[in-house]
Amino acid sequence: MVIRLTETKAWKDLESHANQMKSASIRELFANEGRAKALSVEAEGVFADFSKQRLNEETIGLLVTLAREMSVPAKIEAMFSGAELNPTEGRAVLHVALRAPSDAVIEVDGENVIPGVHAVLARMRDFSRRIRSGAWKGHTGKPIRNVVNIGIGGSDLGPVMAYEALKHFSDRELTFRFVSNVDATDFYEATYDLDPAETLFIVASKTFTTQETMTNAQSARRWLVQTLGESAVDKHFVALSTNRVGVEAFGIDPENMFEFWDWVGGRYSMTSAIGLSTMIAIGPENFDEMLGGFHAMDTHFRRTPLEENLPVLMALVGIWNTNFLDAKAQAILPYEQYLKRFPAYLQQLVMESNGKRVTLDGEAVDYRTCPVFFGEPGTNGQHSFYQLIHQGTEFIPCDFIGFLKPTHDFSNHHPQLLANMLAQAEALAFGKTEDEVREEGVRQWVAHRVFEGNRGSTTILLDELTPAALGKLVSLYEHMVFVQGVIWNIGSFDQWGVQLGKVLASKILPELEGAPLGPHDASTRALIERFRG
Ligand SMILES: O=P(O)(O)OC[C@H]1O[C@](O)(CO)[C@@H](O)[C@@H]1O
Repeated sequence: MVIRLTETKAWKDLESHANQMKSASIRELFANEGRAKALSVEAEGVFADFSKQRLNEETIGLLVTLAREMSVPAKIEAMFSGAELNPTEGRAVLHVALRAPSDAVIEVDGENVIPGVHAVLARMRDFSRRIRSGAWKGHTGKPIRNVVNIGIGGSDLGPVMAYEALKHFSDRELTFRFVSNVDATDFYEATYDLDPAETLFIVASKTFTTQETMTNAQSARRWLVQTLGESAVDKHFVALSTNRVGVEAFGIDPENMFEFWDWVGGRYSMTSAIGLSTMIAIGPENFDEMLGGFHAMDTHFRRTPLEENLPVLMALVGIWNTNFLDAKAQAILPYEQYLKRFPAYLQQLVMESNGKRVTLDGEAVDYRTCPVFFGEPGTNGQHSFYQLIHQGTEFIPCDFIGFLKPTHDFSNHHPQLLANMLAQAEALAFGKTEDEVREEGVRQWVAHRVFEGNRGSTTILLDELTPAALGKLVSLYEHMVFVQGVIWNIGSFDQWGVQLGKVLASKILPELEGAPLGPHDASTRALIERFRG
């Protein structure tokens, strides 16, 4: 039986509750001193304080009931059991299997996938060690010094985010570059100063058909071959893919292919073979620690009651802000420079997953789904868009992410960084009233100096940015996305919304190169003609 979200009892209860809470103020809610403790949860070393959100314990109770009514516990179990949770593509959703221990058993169509996962990991470890030690020689006998990952979407954003996040753990003797855009500038800038004889290209593509990646990979091949000759390809190209036939057709030796499977979604693939560049950068031991972090949060998610389940609570607070307090966007604000690509990574993870307007049954939803995710590392964001977050007309819930220990401990930088983070969350929640402005002696432009406050945020604190911590953080958001998709009853694991543009681009491409124009609207036709000159 199809459960309609807006017809559940919990949804209706939340609507009435929201009517009261819309007029509640976070200042008043804090009259309850126990609130900070009661609305904070710690799991696997990740501490999350939800007390600065505009909600109370009753809100959480109602949201948890909603999660139960929408069968979240059963869906969690279904995911870990290899059920077909991606029905529009006929696939299981098993990124959790990529970081499960070797003695785990997770079956897809009656076959345990874990031995295959660990066999690929073993090959990745061996290959990474050979690159890092210099044992793997390029075509001319020189060791590899440069690694260029070619991929886009999930085949780029996870690797580049993880490389930047864990740079402190990476082999600084090696240079890492990431090419994604079909704009030739991306390829040029990544390669113009590299020696082909010392360069390894990793072609990362689940399908091995993505236009941008194939174009960049062909350019990389020409770049290499024009200096070293055709026979150099074997020593300078490896592929990460599910498509063996496509890899062979490109001319990459299947021996140099690291496999993954169709039950790994592109945006959930950074712990699959797609993580090869990460493993080469930080070494197999650190990569294993990262997998351990993922697995710890996966296990917490699977085993913990909803009330204390961190990914579930993150998801529910997001639902509360989006569906009951009308938030249309959410800011991701890491106070950690190494997480500078984390907002970009989350943009794909969250919006490609839950940016959907029909339910799994194909009916238009009658509620809001995924908000716009965006962000910048602190404190840069403060000097950019925080003005709108504090005083604009939109309510933008924020996730502040900080680490207690700095990676680099120079003078008083870290206390300054964290002071800024805590201050922003405090200012958003409590604001500054007109009276408070006047008490400071201000007589002019008073209204401009007022902060209405009551703008909710979550503060997430971890001890230190280690590979394990990164794994926990990413897993936390992956499962948050999953729970929200279950509650909204949408297909979080397909991405039909990217298809139409791809198809139209393939029709326009020959037209830009001179083929007769097909049927287009007057605007597109005129723009094509302008390009053709
Ligand atoms: O790894 P592939 O198959 O090249 O796909 C790249 C990306 O393209 C998409 O299919 C659409 O943007 C993403 O989901 C995926 O991460």
